[in-house]
Amino acid sequence: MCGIVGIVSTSNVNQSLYDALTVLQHRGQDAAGIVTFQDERFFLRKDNGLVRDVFRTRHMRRLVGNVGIGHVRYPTAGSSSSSEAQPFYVNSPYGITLAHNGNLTNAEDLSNDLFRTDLRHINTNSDSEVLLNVFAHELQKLGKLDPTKEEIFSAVRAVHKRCRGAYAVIAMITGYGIVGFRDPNGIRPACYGVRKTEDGEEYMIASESVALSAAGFKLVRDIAPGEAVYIETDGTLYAQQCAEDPHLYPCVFEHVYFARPDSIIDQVSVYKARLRMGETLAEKVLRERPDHDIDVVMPIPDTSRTSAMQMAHRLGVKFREGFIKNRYIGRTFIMPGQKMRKKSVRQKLNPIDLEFRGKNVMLVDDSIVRGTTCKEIVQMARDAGARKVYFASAAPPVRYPNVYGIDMPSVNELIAHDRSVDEIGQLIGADWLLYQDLEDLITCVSDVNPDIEGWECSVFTGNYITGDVNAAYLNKLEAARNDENRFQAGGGDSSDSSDNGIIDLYNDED
Ligand SMILES: O=P(O)(O)OC[C@H]1O[C@H](OP(=O)(O)OP(=O)(O)O)[C@H](O)[C@@H]1O
Ligand SMILES: NC(=O)CC[C@H](N)C(=O)O
Ligand SMILES: [Mg+2]
Repeated sequence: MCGIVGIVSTSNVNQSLYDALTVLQHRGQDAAGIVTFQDERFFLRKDNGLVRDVFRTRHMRRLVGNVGIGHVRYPTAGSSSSSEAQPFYVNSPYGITLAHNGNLTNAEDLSNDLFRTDLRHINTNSDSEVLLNVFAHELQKLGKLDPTKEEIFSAVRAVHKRCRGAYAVIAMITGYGIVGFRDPNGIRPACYGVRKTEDGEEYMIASESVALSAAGFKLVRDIAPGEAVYIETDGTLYAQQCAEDPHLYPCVFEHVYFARPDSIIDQVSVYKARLRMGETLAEKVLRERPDHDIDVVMPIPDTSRTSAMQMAHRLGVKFREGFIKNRYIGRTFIMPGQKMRKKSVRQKLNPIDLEFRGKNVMLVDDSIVRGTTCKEIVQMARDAGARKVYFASAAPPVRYPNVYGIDMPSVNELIAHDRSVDEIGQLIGADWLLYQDLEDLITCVSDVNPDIEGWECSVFTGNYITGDVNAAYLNKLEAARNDENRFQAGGGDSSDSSDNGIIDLYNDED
């Protein structure tokens, strides 16, 4: 799940982009990039690493200009090489750069078409480079020296016709402005906001509303599925629906795990959704074991805090912080490679023994995916002296791969795949394992926005709403991206493949 941002400002935009990326860091820890333009030239800095490590003062000084876009990356295609960090650049037409959150499900076909029919060369395995070239080709076809808003919207219309899968995109066209758009199902989030200054109005497009509010922008609204919002360099904004048959099916996993709780996505407050998830979990406890013997409810920090708190409240039992999170370790689920993820759980979470001794503890996590976290945590709770260790997941069992921008490519890596809840409970060593029901999860995020027709829930159901995901595609994805093959291919992990980028087209430089 990457984070994207674009700003049209009345003064230098570099610091606001940097700040926004820092606020979106939870969406991608692998690489970060910013591109700005001034006097018809782009200025780009991108590399592997966290925002604070990628941009030094010397880079920031050179990122000049009032318009720019930025990206934090969590790869779902290609490798973790710095050459696949975003934004991507293409020189023709006009000079376009692009930042993408999501995943195209027909990237391979598109890549072939781009080469054979459109005579374009793709230099990486990133689906985002493909997306940029489709957009560029469609704009070029119109053959205009000065593109108008109609031409830009028409190119987005053509992107919707050719691309399948999930994409929230911000592209910057040299000398003209930035355009943000969402796929026709609105799977990945994007919104925009305005900031009033003495010199005029400034606009920001971003993955999550928290990036806007943190920088003093007021949320105007979400970009609708299929819609494009084009902001010219002078701050004039145009919006147009560019899809023939748009429907809003946002990704429910944003509310479970990805988004920050202080964001509002498609009018739904992530925080409120997580509170409700805690409540429905508590109700399930009361349904299944009305005479339960839970002494204390504990979150597995960070994301499950909100749900665990509300679950304890609803059950009327103590809420305690039994695990303390090392604030210098990032999110473990979005780390590349199982070895690194496993090691990080222990580095990240440490128990306070006295909260466990002799107690029946209910540990709450937002989700169980590979089971890396819960296996370690249950053992840690036992070692700390817990009498019984119960475990609750605020999401239903994750049984199917994700193809829309979450890196869960391989069914065999999912602990719940082909296993019953009892089997999973035994595997993680819990005395009782409880999962949220899917209907309850849907209730937690519904009733706010009538435009939401349904939710993208494929990791729980195996139903892929774009209708183009078949067994052959999933097998290919699994073969290319399961942990083992990815690392054998040599391009998978930014932590151990620091050489990958330096002979690519994009050469890293300090
Ligand atoms: O079953 P697993 O494969 O371990 O994945 C699920 C865990 O990973 C995530 O935590 P993460 O550390 O990424 O982020 P957080 O600090 O926001 O909870 C999520 O919140 C679960 O704790
Ligand atoms: N998580 C994402 O949104 C990834 C974007 C894109 N598919 C990449 O791998 O860079
Ligand atoms: Mg977690």
